[in-house]
Amino acid sequence: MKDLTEQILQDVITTRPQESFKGTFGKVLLVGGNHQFGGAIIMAATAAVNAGAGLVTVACDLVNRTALHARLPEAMVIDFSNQAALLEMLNGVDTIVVGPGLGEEEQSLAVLKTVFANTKPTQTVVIDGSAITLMATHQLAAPAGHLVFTPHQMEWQRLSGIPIKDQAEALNQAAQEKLGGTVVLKRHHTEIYTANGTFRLPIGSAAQAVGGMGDTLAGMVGGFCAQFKEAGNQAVLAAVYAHSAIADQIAKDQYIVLPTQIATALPSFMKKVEQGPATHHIGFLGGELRC
Ligand SMILES: NC(=O)C1=CN([C@@H]2O[C@H](COP(=O)(O)OP(=O)(O)OC[C@H]3O[C@@H](n4cnc5c(N)ncnc54)[C@H](O)[C@@H]3O)[C@@H](O)[C@H]2O)[C@@H](O)CC1
Ligand SMILES: Nc1ncnc2c1ncn2[C@@H]1O[C@H](COP(=O)(O)OP(=O)(O)O)[C@@H](O)[C@H]1O
Ligand SMILES: [Mg+2]
Repeated sequence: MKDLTEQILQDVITTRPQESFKGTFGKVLLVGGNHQFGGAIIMAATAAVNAGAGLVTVACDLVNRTALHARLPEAMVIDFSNQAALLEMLNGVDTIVVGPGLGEEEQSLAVLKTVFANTKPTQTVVIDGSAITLMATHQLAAPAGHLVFTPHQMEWQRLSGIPIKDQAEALNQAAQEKLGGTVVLKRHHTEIYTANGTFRLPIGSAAQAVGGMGDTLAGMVGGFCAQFKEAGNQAVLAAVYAHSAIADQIAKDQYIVLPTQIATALPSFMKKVEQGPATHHIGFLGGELRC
């Protein structure tokens, strides 16, 4: 298992081409946020927008629409129960993030089945939270696409069948190969299982043990995959690294880190990475972040 380093940020977060428009940086659809867990999809969508996705749409329970728009007017909203609208959106985006706050009710399952039946091999599909649990409980086949699973240890136990205490590298790697996607196994020192090797996140802390931290990561992964398409899996690794690098910086002054603070800090963090090794030298991870 190889430790990730700051270098992954430099490799992935490059200067934007000036000859561009919002479409250049990817369209993301986030599906989740039932009547109970609206906050989860709001956090994920905020992270996707702040990570630089060109155009972001949320498919959720419409009870969350006003709250979402009040927090994030950059995002568009559709009703996740409106089959026609959901199909149209699924057809038109580059990246789909499904699961944050989706819930495990009948309606949640119906929405997930629609998503899984209508993704395309060219799309990136980030499968998080309730979507992983539903997939495991209802034995749903994986959808088409470049798949990125982002389970915490219990979700990974449900999906892979490997009890938390037995989640070691060899077993996890075998389960990842069977699943066929990238697996971001979230824990203290998150592990990322890919077709091209296994990586360990050497940073991050218990200050991140706050509800919504994983929802924020899922949105960041979606945003990075949409924007840095050519980077492929490297974009996933960079999102995982940036998420905890920002958290570590905030945790210097705070006992806990709010997930929303990570999203707020993202644009200035990414600018510092873009400015490169000079800033890097004096420690861009130690510099000031706006959050
Ligand atoms: N503000 C919101 O709307 C929030 C909504 N959330 C959503 O709530 C849904 C359920 O997700 P949860 O993860 O809360 O519930 P889950 O039931 O999927 O997982 C929590 C259970 O797993 C156990 N567990 C064992 N190891 C764990 C680990 N390393 N990390 C986390 N749990 C571990 C816990 O003890 C607990 O029993 C998801 O859709 C999620 O996106 C949560 O993200 C919390 C915040
Ligand atoms: N003790 C810890 N050390 C480092 N990272 C942690 C710790 N606790 C939680 N995290 C991180 O916080 C996130 C939690 O994800 P998840 O459980 O899915 O949260 P939620 O579903 O509430 O948004 C993961 O990225 C995980 O690595
Ligand atoms: Mg989660």
